[in-house]
Amino acid sequence: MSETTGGTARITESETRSGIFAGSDPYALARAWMAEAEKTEPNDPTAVALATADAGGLPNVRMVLLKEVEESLSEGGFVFYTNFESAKGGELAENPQAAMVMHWKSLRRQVRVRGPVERVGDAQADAYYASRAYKSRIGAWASAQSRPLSSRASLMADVAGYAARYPINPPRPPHWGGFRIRPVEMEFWADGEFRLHNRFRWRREAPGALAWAVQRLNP
Ligand SMILES: Cc1cc2nc3c(=O)[nH]c(=O)nc-3n(C[C@H](O)[C@H](O)[C@H](O)COP(=O)(O)O)c2cc1C
Ligand code: PXP
Repeated sequence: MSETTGGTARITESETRSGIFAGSDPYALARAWMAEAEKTEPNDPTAVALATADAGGLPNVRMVLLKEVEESLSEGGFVFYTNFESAKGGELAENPQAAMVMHWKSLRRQVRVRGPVERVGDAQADAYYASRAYKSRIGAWASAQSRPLSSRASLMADVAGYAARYPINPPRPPHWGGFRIRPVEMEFWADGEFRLHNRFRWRREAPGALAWAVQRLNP
């Protein structure tokens, strides 16, 4: 058992990690793996399957694009953007916890993250919204995401209506913004021969603690 200090976060681990698993900051490790995936994946290297559950505990899952792995040694988060009134938005309002997994076929690796979820601040969400394509910004106004739609034509009429209302610089809709998953657990997985994969789980040493305990897991 060894103890090291990764920035402000202490790490306890049973085995020294090397190669693609090395490092004392799990956010930096996730960013490094994503940077590799950007070179090898044909499209959407930041796509994640995002799992939520409603108040009754029934799980739901869908893809979203991860837009930020925040720069922090100990208190970072995984950020995505969506409609607060969507199915996932409702589930996160009832039960603000989520899990996500990134899987890159080209690298044969996956990263898993679990934790409580909070909304991203207005300034950060405004900045991200402003960076999107104009038509995507208008689409966020027009789409009542996850609710029934009578026809494609009615959606396109709403798109035209919002484009006429906001010919330039649409403000961020009040129903659209970001969520941040604050990990209490992360897992880095890489494919091994004959299913003898390599897995390292990073877990907070105690609820609310900054320190991580890193453990190699059986495949
Ligand atoms: C690769 C990919 C990326 C996606 N990214 C997002 C996203 O970042 N935000 C979003 O709201 N929907 C995104 N979607 C659409 C969602 O998968 C989903 O259809 C939508 O958010 C409604 O989900 P819900 O009804 O569970 O709320 C993406 C779909 C795919 C296939
Ligand atoms: N909202 C929806 C409905 C999406 O489908 C996506 C990506 O597919 C996004 C948001 C996030 O991506 P972007 O901000 O790049 O449009």
